[in-house]
Amino acid sequence: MQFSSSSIFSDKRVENTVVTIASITVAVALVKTTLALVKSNDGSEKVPMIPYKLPFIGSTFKYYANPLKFAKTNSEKFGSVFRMHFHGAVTTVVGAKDAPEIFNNPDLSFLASKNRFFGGSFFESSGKNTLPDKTLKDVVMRHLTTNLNDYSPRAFQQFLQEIDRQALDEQFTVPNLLPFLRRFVSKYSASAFVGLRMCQDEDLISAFEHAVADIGPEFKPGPSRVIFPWFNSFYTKYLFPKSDAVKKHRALIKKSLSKEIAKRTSEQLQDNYIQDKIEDNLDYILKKYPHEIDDDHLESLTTIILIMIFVGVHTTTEAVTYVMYCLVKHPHYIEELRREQEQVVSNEGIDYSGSDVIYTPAMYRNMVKLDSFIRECMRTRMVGIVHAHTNISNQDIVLKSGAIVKPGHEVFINAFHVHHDPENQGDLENLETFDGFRFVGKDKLAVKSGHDNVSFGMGKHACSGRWFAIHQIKGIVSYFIKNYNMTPKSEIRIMNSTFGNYVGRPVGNVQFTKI
Ligand code: HEM
Repeated sequence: MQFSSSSIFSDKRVENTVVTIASITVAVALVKTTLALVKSNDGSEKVPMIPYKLPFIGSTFKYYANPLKFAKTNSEKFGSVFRMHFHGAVTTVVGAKDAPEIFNNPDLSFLASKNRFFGGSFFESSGKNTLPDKTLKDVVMRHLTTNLNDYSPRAFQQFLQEIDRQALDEQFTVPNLLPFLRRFVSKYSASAFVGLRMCQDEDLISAFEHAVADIGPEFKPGPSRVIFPWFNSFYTKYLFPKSDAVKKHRALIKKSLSKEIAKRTSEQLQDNYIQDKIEDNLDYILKKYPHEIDDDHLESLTTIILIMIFVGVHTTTEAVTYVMYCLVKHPHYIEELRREQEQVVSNEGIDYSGSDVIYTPAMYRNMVKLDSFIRECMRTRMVGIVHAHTNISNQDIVLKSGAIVKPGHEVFINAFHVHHDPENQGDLENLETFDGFRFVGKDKLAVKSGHDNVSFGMGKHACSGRWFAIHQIKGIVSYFIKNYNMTPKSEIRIMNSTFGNYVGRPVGNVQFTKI
């Protein structure tokens, strides 16, 4: 016998049962959330609390309506530490003076917060995990970052190959830089993550390019998931892993991996195979964590590649897009950056007028003005309340401000305050003005994380891919500076501390004209 959903729900008794269960679930959830709020609002601290009117919602919607305005107003009013009702709980937010204490406390975990919000099973398959949890950090820190002298120029060549493939016109207009640049970042990253042959595999590159955009709408939480953490846990545990977009991209990655690993296995049997040479991150993982290539291992490798796409491709695409929009918004920097580049390339004995310069890490190191420009972009972009850390211990953590973080509770970083507080930024002035070269000669490189720069996090868990990310940004931006004039063809709108009240990703039409 077959049931359709309409036939089931036409039965009044079943309908009543469903309504009753749903009502009980909502009631239990409301009680749980209220208890959590009462517990978290224990009044034992002397830390100021941002007033709010609506229970459950608290300040959450007000924050998302304009993160910069919210963070700025409340930093001015309350200073470095305050409490706010955010994401369904009363939570502590710390700014400049207090942020390092959060990053350096081993019981406050960034990853636990990420797992909690996105669900431990966010990317995982149903099979057994065959790789240690530290695999990703290990490959990025111990292999990719230490071999950037090889990886960076090789990845840049893949970028150039993609430029040739696209046969860009002498003059063209891009309505939105993000998808345009995402393709380049995908090829660039794939060459390091999975190697030169796999980065010619269109199916795989499509996953690198589109996985975040396709999965994003399902993974971006709606209001109910944000203000009811219990509903978010339920969603990420039971509903999200079954999403079509996750399944589609996992399947694409797994198929490409399976074909590639079979080819590599047969190549290893040939006489001229060099055993110790590591070709790419995938090769490093296969050699460092050997395992039979069964379904569980392929699924586990697929998970690692998918996470690399999220932590590496998506973040770098957003950052390079942001930097390019800042350049177009402040075109007077372009000529000076071009002059710097010409000097740096010529000093290496390379003809700058040659068509395709291959940038190397040594050249990137000497592009100090571009480095400063990128750091200023990252600084002014940090306007929100971000980087949640969960107390993973069984005891209250009493911060030096007196704020208490209870076990299982979160503390957030006020990134606006960290990057715009004059005391925290030392000798920098006019912090709400964009000053592209303000870091030149100051030992404040874009990759240098610290109390005054948390765009890559800070401390033991700071982003281990930041050197690769900055090389990518420098390479891609340098190419366009060398070869094109870039001008706005509509208003360029950027959410940052120096331009009004726009909220959202940077947008605007950009015209590229070949030099
Ligand atoms: C501009 C681009 C990027 C930004 C803004 C960024 C930002 C971040 C942030 C904020 C964290 C958390 C740090 C903390 O817990 O304190 C992080 C962690 C991490 N990132 Fe990045 N990231 C970028 C690019 C990359 C790339 C290209 C890779 C890989 C090649 C990568 C790999 C990682 C890894 C493995 C971690 C976890 C580190 C750990 O837990 O110890 N990231 N990143």
